[in-house]
Amino acid sequence: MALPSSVRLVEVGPRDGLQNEQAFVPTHLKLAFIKRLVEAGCANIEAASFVSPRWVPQMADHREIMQGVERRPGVVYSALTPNLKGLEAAIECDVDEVAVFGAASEAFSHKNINCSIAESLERFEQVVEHARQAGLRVRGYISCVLGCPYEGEIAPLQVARVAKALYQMGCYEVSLGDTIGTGTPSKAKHMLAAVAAQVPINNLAAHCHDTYGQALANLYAMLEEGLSVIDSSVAGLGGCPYAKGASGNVASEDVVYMLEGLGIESGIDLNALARTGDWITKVINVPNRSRAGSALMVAGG
Ligand SMILES: CC(C)(COP(=O)([O-])OP(=O)([O-])OC[C@H]1O[C@@H](n2cnc3c(N)ncnc32)[C@H](O)[C@@H]1OP(=O)([O-])[O-])[C@@H](O)C(=O)NCCC(=O)NCCSC(=O)C[C@@](C)(O)CC(=O)[O-]
Repeated sequence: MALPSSVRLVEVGPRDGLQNEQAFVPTHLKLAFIKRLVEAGCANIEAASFVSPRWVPQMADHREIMQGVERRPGVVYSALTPNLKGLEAAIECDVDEVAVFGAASEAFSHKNINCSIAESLERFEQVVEHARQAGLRVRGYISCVLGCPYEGEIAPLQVARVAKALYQMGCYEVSLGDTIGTGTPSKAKHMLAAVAAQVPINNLAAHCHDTYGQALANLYAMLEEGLSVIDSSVAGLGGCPYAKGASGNVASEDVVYMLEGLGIESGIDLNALARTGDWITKVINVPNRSRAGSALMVAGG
């Protein structure tokens, strides 16, 4: 299949990128981070997570973030909402879009959201219904689509079953998470084919972590299959608190660099993105895991 002419990037740095940081990142820095991402051209920003602060302390300032973020027309500021409590709080804070997050692995589902896959889907149905009544679009995430830290291999048909359930309940897009980055290109293609047999490919997104250095290769393989929405995190920030050893998301700068080389539009200013990655990693004192971003800064930013 021909590669897409444009790709929509969902920048998950402020949420997935920061959620695992042990030292609390002050709210004003999170807000400045989001502003810089928008100035670099990011039009879909996952800004916060309305989860329990006991489970993910870094996201405890979700209300301050969603209420404090400087809105720019045309930019979608979204948040994770695992249940009705999270959804109601997010609506009060004028969120643009929400996301529910499940898993293709029973063990991961229990560790991450404290319930089985079936229970999570029942819970999400209520969230989706209420969100849609409030006029909000809902995204659905599936973790562990290419491997689980507790169960190992995950069958593509199991991923497809969960994706179909999320799509049928009204999620407009299902994001397929390689949570621990164990996927390889042929596995990614097989998994995507199984899912795309149940959910139109235009309603799917890829969310790759780069733990084994396979993320760009996996994304390229999925672009070849017609996928055109990619989640990424500037500077490769991130990791899931409930997936030990999982490193960051694929770096947004690396994705944009690859897309530019392929002649695929993303609407992002790569140099501005690289400067944002450089800035956030310096202010929170973590390594910049973007190869392209680091190279661009050496070359003069
Ligand atoms: C889902 C729950 C809440 C269930 O947690 P639970 O303990 O089963 O929930 P509960 O209903 O029994 O409530 C327990 C306490 O949490 C509170 N609570 C309950 N809900 C909320 C809420 N929404 N916001 C704030 N507080 C909440 C509730 O009020 C209560 O407080 P208490 O009375 O004990 O003081 C919990 O497991 C949780 O918060 N999990 C979040 C885990 C998480 O955020 N993981 C990271 C995001 S997923 C991810 O990173 C993967 C992804 C998406 O990026 C894709 C990939 O890479 O794979």
